[in-house]
Amino acid sequence: MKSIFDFQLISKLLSCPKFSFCYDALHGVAGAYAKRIFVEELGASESSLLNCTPKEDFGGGHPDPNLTYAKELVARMGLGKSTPEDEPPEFGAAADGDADRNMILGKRFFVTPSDSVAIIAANAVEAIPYFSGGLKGVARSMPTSAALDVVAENLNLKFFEVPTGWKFFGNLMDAGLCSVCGEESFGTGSDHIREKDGIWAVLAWLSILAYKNKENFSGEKLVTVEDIVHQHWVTYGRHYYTRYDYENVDSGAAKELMGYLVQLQSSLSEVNQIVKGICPDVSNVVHADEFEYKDPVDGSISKHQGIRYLFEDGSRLVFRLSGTGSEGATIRLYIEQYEKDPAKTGRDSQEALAPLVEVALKLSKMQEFTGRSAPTVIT
Ligand SMILES: O=P(O)(O)OC[C@H]1O[C@H](O)[C@H](O)[C@@H](O)[C@@H]1O
Repeated sequence: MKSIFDFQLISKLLSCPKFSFCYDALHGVAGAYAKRIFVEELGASESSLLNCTPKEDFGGGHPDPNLTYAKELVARMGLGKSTPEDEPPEFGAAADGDADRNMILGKRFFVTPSDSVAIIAANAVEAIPYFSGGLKGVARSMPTSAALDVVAENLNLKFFEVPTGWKFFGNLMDAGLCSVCGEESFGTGSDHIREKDGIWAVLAWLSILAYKNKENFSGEKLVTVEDIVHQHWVTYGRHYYTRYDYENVDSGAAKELMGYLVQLQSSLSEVNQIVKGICPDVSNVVHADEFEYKDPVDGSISKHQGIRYLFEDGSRLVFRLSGTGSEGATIRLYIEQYEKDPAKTGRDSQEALAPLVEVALKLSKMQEFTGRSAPTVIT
């Protein structure tokens, strides 16, 4: 890590009185690394660490770094239902049980994993010494938002869209085609190893914060996580994004829903008629398919990697069956809308996406097939 990041600059940030940090290892293995790296090497205070003693049962919690399960951190960052007693820290992060995934938060602010990888890629060359010679390429999984695509296009970087599953990134990194990659499922990584790395992602964000505040440590106000994300949206546009998970759905019903959506794809005019009937303001579906990937390294072909409906204005609906759900089937619905106008990038995400959500649920007949009127988890 010392050879990848500028530890001196990160230490300056961590010792700045205006900066505060909270890291939640959710009692997973990240705790051991957090103590050594954030506290002993970089000088963060011991009180920055939350749940950093690894426990065999994760202290009875579910070590998943998201807004639902990282409850203590979410509350401390001012994103919970009640207002915290103390002013929330400037920067917060969490890891999962084996520390390969991460969640990034600002004060009262959630950074989507899709935005996180795009922002790391956009700032990597300037803020992270390991990348100072340039990026070999960037990659995202198919359901991850297209925020990274816009960065790649603007910075003229090689770009890859791969199926869900880290092995596809591994192939690209082994072949020297990719430096930074990420997934909507909270995995982010680089080619320093061929896995996702939750500690690396936090150091990458600390590096960006330190770089942006380099000339500003003694200034009135530090550049915050929220400032960095808002500035990114102004430069590249914003991909409003949400994921609906329907867990433990009857497997037969889930298959039928997916079959129905594939069959519907044979007639775009019929799809558009249905879409306009649900919400006349939503733009036209211009392409619909099942995602298929030919690996550029070993030539292997992966079929049936998720059902996509692509809209004229860059919006997308993606339906996938989870490969990791434990009971019945888990249907994941990913909803995304691109907004280029800087004046419109600051809206509430669920509110901005409401028309598209309605289209997704009615078009797929979600309730009819699954019997569910609401998803189990919304991210
Ligand atoms: O299939 P899902 O439940 O959506 O899970 C998808 C995730 O599964 C594993 O954790 C893989 O390591 C990840 O790379 C992938 O994103």
